Amino acid sequence: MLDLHIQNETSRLKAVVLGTAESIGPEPTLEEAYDPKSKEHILAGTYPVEADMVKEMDAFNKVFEKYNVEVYRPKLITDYNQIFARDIAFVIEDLFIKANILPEREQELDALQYLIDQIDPSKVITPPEEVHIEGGDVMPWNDHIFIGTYKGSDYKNYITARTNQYGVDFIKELFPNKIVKEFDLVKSKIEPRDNALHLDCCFQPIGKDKGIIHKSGFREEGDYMYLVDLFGKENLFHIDREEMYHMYSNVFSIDTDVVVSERNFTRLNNWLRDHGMTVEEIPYAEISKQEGLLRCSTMPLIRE
Ligand SMILES: NC(=O)NCCC[C@H](N)C(=O)O
Repeated sequence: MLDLHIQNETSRLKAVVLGTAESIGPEPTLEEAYDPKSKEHILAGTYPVEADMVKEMDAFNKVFEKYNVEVYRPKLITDYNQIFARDIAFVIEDLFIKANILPEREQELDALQYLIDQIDPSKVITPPEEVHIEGGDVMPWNDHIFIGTYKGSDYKNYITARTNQYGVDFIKELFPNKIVKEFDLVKSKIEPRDNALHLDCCFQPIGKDKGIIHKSGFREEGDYMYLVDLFGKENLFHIDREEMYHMYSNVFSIDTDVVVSERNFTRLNNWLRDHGMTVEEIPYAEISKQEGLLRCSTMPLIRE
């Protein structure tokens, strides 16, 4: 039996699912792509190739090996994108909660059935159909659970809006003792610089009391201010529009003082080191072209 345990985003990681770029299949057409950054690269002729992305994920895996983290990989589905393990399910406390993901990505969860079979079935939760929720929008943070959503009445027109109010309410009911705080995120189907695809594309906690944040990722200033009040302005590393586009907020914590980051994120990596953290720098710029980065590629199962 696999005993899951996740209370927050940064405690020492023991076991994780890491997605895979193997057998990713042919480059999607513009119509098949489901995020604006992938579309941008398809149009520019710079969409990433499998071999480069496999290398980047191998580098990530090596960091996990270095820190003795147990790594699970999805079973390969032929010609299918399985990089972003984060979104297909998520763990809070000892529960494995299946996401209700974009139909285009539905098969990704089948590849983890071998892992789900190792979890006590009473701990595996399947939300009802009206619930839309993806793991990139969900962040347990001790007494809080942060959730990214989109509250616009045009929700159904946005393929980039992945978590709805039913999703937020579902988590509130499942965890009545937690403070569930939802954040209304900016969405664009055509401009990745104005699209917070998931909460982890514009915010993520780091260390014990810090965070990375892009103010304009939030539709409501009050939501941004909630985080400023909770963390303290001096503890938040503010990123600009271009840095959000490069996905600076999507690094990944192995511990409160160990962060895996992209090697070109110089301004962020220096700030992390200045705050006493070890930064494991790896190349991840090719995967970034699909509007996801390090946090998006992982699904933590056990943290201390
Ligand atoms: N948590 C995340 O932000 N995941 C990235 C998912 C990117 C993928 N291209 C998608 O649109 O679903």
